[in-house]
Amino acid sequence: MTNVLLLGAGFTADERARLTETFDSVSAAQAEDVAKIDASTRAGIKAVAFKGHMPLGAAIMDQLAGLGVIANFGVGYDAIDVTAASARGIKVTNTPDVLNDDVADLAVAMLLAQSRNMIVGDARARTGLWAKEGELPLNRKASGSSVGIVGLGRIGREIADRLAAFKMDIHYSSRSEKQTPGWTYHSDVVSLASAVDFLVIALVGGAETEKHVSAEAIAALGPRGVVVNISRGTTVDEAALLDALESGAIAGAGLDVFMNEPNIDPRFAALDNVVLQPHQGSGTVETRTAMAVLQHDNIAAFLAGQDLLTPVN
Ligand SMILES: O=CC(=O)O
Repeated sequence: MTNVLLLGAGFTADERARLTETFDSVSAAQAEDVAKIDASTRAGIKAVAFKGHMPLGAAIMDQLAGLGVIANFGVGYDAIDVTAASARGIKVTNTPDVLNDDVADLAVAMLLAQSRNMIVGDARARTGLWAKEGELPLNRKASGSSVGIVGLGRIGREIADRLAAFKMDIHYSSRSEKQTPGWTYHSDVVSLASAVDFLVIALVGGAETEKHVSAEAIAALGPRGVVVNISRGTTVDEAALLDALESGAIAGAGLDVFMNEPNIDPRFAALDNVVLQPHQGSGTVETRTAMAVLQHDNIAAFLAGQDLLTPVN
């Protein structure tokens, strides 16, 4: 009997096959497609394999009377209304840890690309501008500078460890001070931003962290400042960030996440002081495979009545 719903348009063929080869499943690309599944099939669904960032709230849960688990593909589960799930006795799982290295790698890559002006440099080498205009204007030294990590969770920690190897002076803000000798704790993000040149955002998403990196924090970063965001577009005041990038109030940004993905604000494309990525922090073959396995295994554990591997609630 069909008992798993694949919800979301973004599953790759391999990810889909991993689920459909084990489970008797049905698919819905969009939220509104759930209602189109016939009622008796819907009543049998015990698990949702979810991939994407569409809101998954009470309205969908209430169409699936037998639902017991939502297994999210991704560490961030801000799209899922966990409170509504808990109130209905529905478990939520995510895919933590397996993606920490890749997301941290991309944060460092964007920081370096931005400080060394690599996007503009690439265009100069590629287009013949090098022969016409000569060398690139001198750019910024990254090694040995100061960095502020906003959110020293699992991913923030990986980023800080990498940047420490670049001889950077590590500052961070977090809910609480950590045991990290030599690193400087700031209890608020404005103080953190005013102490550093690079500000790397590694927060969880959701209402609690909305616009945590405020207009005031961006202003405090100053004209040498670079923002790197690999968390969620919601964690930064995006309008204030765009204003600061356009006016030169900060030097630049490296961004993997935005408001309104994938239709991002066109003002970003007009800037030459940013490196932009299409939310691909965990997007390697190795890590996406590990995430797919973890999502699959959480569902298998639930259906077998075993403990979930990576529960959220
Ligand atoms: O954004 C990606 C994730 O939350 O895993």
